[in-house]
Amino acid sequence: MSLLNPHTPVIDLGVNIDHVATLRNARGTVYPDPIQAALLAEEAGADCITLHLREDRRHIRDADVEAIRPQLRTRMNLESAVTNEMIDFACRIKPHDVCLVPERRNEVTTEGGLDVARYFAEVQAAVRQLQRSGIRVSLFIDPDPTQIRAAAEAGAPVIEIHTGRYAEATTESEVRQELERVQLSVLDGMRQGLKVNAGHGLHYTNVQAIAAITEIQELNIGHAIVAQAVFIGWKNAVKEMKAIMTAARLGIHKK
Ligand SMILES: CC(=O)[C@@H](O)[C@H](O)COP(=O)(O)O
Ligand SMILES: NCC(=O)COP(=O)(O)O
Repeated sequence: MSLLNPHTPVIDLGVNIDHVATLRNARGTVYPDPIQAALLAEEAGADCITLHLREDRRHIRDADVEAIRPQLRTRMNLESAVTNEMIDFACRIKPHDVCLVPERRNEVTTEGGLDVARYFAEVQAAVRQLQRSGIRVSLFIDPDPTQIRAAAEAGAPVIEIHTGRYAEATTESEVRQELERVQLSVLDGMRQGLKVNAGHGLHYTNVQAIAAITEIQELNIGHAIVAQAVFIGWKNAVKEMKAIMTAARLGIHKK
């Protein structure tokens, strides 16, 4: 990545639009429109649009994914559970990337990473099926050496490190410890030849230390951007997040 070319992003931002759909679905209206959110996020500097078609369709719906796919100018990163229904859907839609994630109906949000080591055969079959459709596959995993090794063995070229525990850490030592786990995992993934992304629970005041890890290529961030948009507008919220990430990567310490 060259710092000489101002158009080359130093770290990519994938804007997750799930919770735009959450807001829409709360009232059964047609607004706010996730498609409009995706297109405006691209205009504001998003390098990719991430969306999670959950099995319970609590936010993004099939029709959203179908409508957004041909309109994107960047990349679509579709988050998907490892089920036949979802993998077949993804193979039909053909997003650029599919990120395989664990899913539990009763969870408020994705509580941990995919247990690739335990469900190795199912994950490997899903990776192969998606790859046959020309889709790049990412595995959303905890910062854990066992999972990283299993992800590489399953044939996925990309991993996304789940940063939820880092984001939820409350004491200084806990934050330091969780950050260290992420840092070590990123290096581990790199050594195994994987593209390493990260995300979950990142917001405007905790993203800096993660964005500063030079080997991370992309951060996927959603809930915090939707929340900030309430106060400063959607495009400004995307721009602000991207600026914070870029500054952190370049070592510029903002007051
Ligand atoms: C897998 C993941 O981390 C994203 O899908 C994101 O968290 C979206 O929000 P929900 O977990 O609330 O669906
Ligand atoms: N994969 C993580 C993601 O897409 C965004 O998670 P969050 O920022 O909504 O917690």
